[in-house]
Amino acid sequence: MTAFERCLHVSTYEDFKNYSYSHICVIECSFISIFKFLLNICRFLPTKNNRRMREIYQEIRKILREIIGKREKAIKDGKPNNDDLLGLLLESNMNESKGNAKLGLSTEDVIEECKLFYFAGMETTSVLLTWTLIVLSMHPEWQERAREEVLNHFGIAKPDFDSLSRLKTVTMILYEVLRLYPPVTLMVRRTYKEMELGSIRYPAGVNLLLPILFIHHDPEIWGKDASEFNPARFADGVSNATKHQGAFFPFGGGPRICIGQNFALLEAKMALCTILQRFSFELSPSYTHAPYTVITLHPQHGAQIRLKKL
Ligand code: HEM
Repeated sequence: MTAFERCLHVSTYEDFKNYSYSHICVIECSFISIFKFLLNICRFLPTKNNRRMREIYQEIRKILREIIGKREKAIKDGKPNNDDLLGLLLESNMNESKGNAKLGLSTEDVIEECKLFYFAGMETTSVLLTWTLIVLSMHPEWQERAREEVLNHFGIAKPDFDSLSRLKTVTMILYEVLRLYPPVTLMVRRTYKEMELGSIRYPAGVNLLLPILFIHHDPEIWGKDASEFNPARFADGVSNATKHQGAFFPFGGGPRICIGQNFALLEAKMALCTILQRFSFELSPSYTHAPYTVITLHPQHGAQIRLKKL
């Protein structure tokens, strides 16, 4: 999580602490609120949860506005910090707009970008890593194979970017985890004009639900062992894992495909390698396998894992 936040825009520990805490709170409150909305309870009533959500919403905007203000001042003072996403965004925006506020992104736009990247990128990657540790605890033979590969490549040294992309077994494992436990379980698309899909004609404005989780588990697509953990199915890459092209889409697809997919895989590989280099792990007897969805797919009762130093 810290790595992700550092790459995005949180430069100091204090910023990180306040921002991270507020974000988690607003996400939790949002979930409660979304479900209430679905149950036809109006989100705009002055309920305790709605009031708290609005407070946190304002708090996040205040924190972000301060971070952005500091960064803009630093750029104006000739001390830009462009080794993270926010720095790059602000610098390119200032160059584009050349002081004309009507051109480029407004501060509100930048705040929304920060929120989107944080929400889209933090939770998803964290649950991917969580499921990977759970599944590798359930399948010690794959854990051992992954460790062997990592130790062969890096020993106990820090993994480097180029070698991470050459890890075959680790990549197969992450794909298989993304197939069985996709952090985002469904996507929605809306027809913007009348169109034919397959043999069905849809008018404009129809919402189509793409159930990633169900498609990833469909035995007609993946074979009889569809619900089993078998990273070997990805041995020849994603396109050869099944003859149904497009059936593996944990990051969505088309023009709006996840912009952070490479970053997420890199981050997950880095974290997994670091753990495999130092620890072996197994499930604690208190672990109960219960995947459930609250926007992302979580282990309902947590992931109790016992780490043993190597
Ligand atoms: C395992 C990790 C991740 C998963 C499974 C995931 C999955 C997804 C999915 C399914 C979508 C919707 C794509 C579509 O509509 O076709 C999406 C969109 C998006 N993701 Fe990710 N994501 C992950 C990590 C990240 C990270 C690390 C970032 C940022 C660094 C990120 C940023 C975004 C953004 C900004 C969008 C919206 C793109 C748009 O609408 O144009 N994601 N992601």
